[in-house]
Amino acid sequence: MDDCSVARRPGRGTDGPAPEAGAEAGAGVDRAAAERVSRLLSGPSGLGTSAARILDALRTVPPATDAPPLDAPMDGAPAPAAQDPGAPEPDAPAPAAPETALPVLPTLLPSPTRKGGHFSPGYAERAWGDGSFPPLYCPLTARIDDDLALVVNDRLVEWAGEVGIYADQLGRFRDTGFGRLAVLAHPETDDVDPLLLAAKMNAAWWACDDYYADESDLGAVPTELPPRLALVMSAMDPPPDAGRYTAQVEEAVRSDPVLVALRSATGHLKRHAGPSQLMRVLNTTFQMYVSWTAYAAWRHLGLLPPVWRYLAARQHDSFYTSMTLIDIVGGYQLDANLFYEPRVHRAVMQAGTASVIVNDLHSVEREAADDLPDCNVVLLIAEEEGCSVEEAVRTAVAMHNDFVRGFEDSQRELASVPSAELRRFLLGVQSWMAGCLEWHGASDRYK
Ligand SMILES: CC(C)=CCC/C(C)=C(/C)COP(=O)(O)OP(=O)(O)O
Repeated sequence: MDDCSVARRPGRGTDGPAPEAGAEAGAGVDRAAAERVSRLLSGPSGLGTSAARILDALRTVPPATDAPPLDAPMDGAPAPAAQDPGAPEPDAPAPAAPETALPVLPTLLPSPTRKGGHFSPGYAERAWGDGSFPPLYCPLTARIDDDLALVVNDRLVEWAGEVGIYADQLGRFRDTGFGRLAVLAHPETDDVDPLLLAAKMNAAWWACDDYYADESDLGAVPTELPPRLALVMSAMDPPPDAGRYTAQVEEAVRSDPVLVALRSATGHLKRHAGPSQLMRVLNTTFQMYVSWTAYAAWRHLGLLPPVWRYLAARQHDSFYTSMTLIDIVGGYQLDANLFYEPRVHRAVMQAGTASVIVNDLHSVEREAADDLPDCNVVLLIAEEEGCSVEEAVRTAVAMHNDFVRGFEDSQRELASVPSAELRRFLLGVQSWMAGCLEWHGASDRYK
């Protein structure tokens, strides 16, 4: 574990990522891509062939920075903030229409009271915290509907009472507002049931994190974490019947509110998700747990990991997990081969990492306060650089902004892929980042 000791190392650069090879290919590439897509879409048809053609297009179209706009205006709304890959470009030539017309998504101005739908209010530098730190470059929040949030949150608290999580602190749980997070992060729908699904899944993930990983007061013990997480997998994805041994597993699941919550939320998920969507959520959850075991080892041994090592773990323990719900909550399906296509995967990882840095920025005090302090990127940077927490916050903000700009570039690049579901999904990811920042700034959890 030598590499876990804190070693002084040069500061992270804050410049944006180097441009992709071929990124300057521009509009010519788009035209070529549109022609290719048109050809592909007019080829043979049949089950699975359209997803295969889209993947083929993805494989062969080089990245382009001037990809067609993600959305086109449908209601004559003026163009939103610059640099928004979701924004219409007034002078841009209309992209060549493929034989099969793709539905366009409206780009609308931000409206805090807007009802559910697909819209991009754009990206901006957003003040956060007490406003004394540099702003976070982040998408704007597409919908703030606190009446709907109240309905979802009330239903969530009722459910928490049934499954037994946070039993002696339901008031605090209510004020945390995971229901509000779901409504902010999923502006695609006003439908309470899928929003409640997102609220339950996130609350159950967080309960698992609080009870098993982070909060000593709630019984989190580093050495107990790995076997507990192994049981979570069986609660969410029951293995084939092993007779009386399975009966013992079921008894253990019933007796632990965290497991009951995860089992129940997964049951709700199964009502909305297709098989590949379900397994995407489950496998991402289990993948995230590998990082949790790393943190547990560091806590147990009293070691602080170097920043690079923490970040490498945190990038697999991020709101990427929450983002796996986007199409499920939205009521459509992003094909598994598109979800896992490397450039799409990287884009969602960029967004998940940015959002989880937002979490670390808001929870510095909370995490420093535990008897066994949790890893936090700000605290680790301060330790490693020997700098003040304020300086470390600035470094983390710069890192966040690089990830968001990286996502924005990826979103622009992927806009030329002929898949309405993909554009919709990436818009959902954009919305998730926005809602996440909005929520962290208001939730009682971080006060
Ligand atoms: C919602 C979800 C996937 C939660 C699991 C872990 C995660 C991505 C977190 C944000 C939890 O991280 P952390 O423990 O730092 O969060 P808090 O500061 O305790 O809210």
